[in-house]
Amino acid sequence: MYIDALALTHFRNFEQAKLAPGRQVNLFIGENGSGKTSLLESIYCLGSGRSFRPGNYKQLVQHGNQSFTVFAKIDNGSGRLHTLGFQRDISGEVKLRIDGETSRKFAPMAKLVPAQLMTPETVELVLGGPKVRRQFIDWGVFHVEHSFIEDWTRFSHILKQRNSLLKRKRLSDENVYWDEKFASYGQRVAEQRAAYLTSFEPVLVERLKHFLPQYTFKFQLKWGWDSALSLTEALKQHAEADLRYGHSTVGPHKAELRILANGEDVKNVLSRGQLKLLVAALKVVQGEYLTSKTGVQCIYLVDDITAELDTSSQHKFCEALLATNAQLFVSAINKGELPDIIKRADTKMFHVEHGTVKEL
Ligand SMILES: Nc1ncnc2c1ncn2[C@@H]1O[C@H](COP(=O)(O)OP(=O)(O)OP(=O)(O)O)[C@@H](O)[C@H]1O
Repeated sequence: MYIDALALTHFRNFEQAKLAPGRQVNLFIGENGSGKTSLLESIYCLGSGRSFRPGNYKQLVQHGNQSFTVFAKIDNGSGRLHTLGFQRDISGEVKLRIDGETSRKFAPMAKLVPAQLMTPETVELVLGGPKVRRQFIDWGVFHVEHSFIEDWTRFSHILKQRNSLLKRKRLSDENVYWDEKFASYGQRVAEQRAAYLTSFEPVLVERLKHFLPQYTFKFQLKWGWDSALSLTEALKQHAEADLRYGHSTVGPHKAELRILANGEDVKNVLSRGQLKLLVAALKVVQGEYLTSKTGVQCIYLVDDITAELDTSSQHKFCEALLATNAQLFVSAINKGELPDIIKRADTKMFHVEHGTVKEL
């Protein structure tokens, strides 16, 4: 998909901003604090409904205002045009419009804007806790099979209900009801993740040989319980522990994706720069895989390519990004710091300064 127009109102330090991105590389150039990351963040919001930065949604609203709006015109890649409007006010109320119609759910908008984000913090994908890696897998499953979001959302709701019952530390008929639901939706979530990884892993392992040829990678999905058992059986086995701890000790919310290089956890084998390259490669290849499965192109939002990557890694990463033919949004303090390969004849350059953005 491509974003052909983007307009922001009262978003971070932007009072009003409008731009018409190109369909290949778009560079946001500006000094610290000018608003480059905020532009990437506004696009990310369309695909995920939230920011990638810490803090809450209120901080997205420009100081002194009540709400922000992000508006975009997009082409889904096969010539179908859509208009998207995302508004959120400081009380948390969200208004979504797709093609002029109000949407109560966020998923229809997320489906239209598959965005892969790379920032200096994305290295948390390998250094952080299991939640980040579950999100990585879930992004892939959702964009290949949209119905996944229904099972995932139902499961998250059931998990909350079941945990609040377990907190009471006594059993009733209600527990039986929620256990059945938990087992049924939890099993579905886990199976969809496993099916995705079974098909994605060989592609990923093969592509990683190009990025980090000195290592052999392996990806292991732990389901969140002993996957030789059904979740119903696992719940029975852990019933006592669940009651004792007052929460669900097994289930897909405990899943973990282990990433191994030459048989060991990548964290213990790769240098920080290599981990950064690995994470960048994971994102690029996940986008390529999406396109190979569905024909849909994702967009890539890249904040600060140069952070901790050496020249050869930057080149490899940019080369791979460009080879996807996807629409790229890249931020940098100055043009000179970017690898030459990304400054092509069709690259669109935007100067960002004090909450304004101007095409150069
Ligand atoms: N809600 C808000 N209202 C007004 N200004 C804000 C708000 N939130 C953040 N800002 C300001 O917006 C500015 C732009 O921040 P942003 O992170 O987008 O800059 P940047 O160009 O990416 O900077 P850097 O190069 O340092 O990463 C900052 O000066 C920040 O203080």
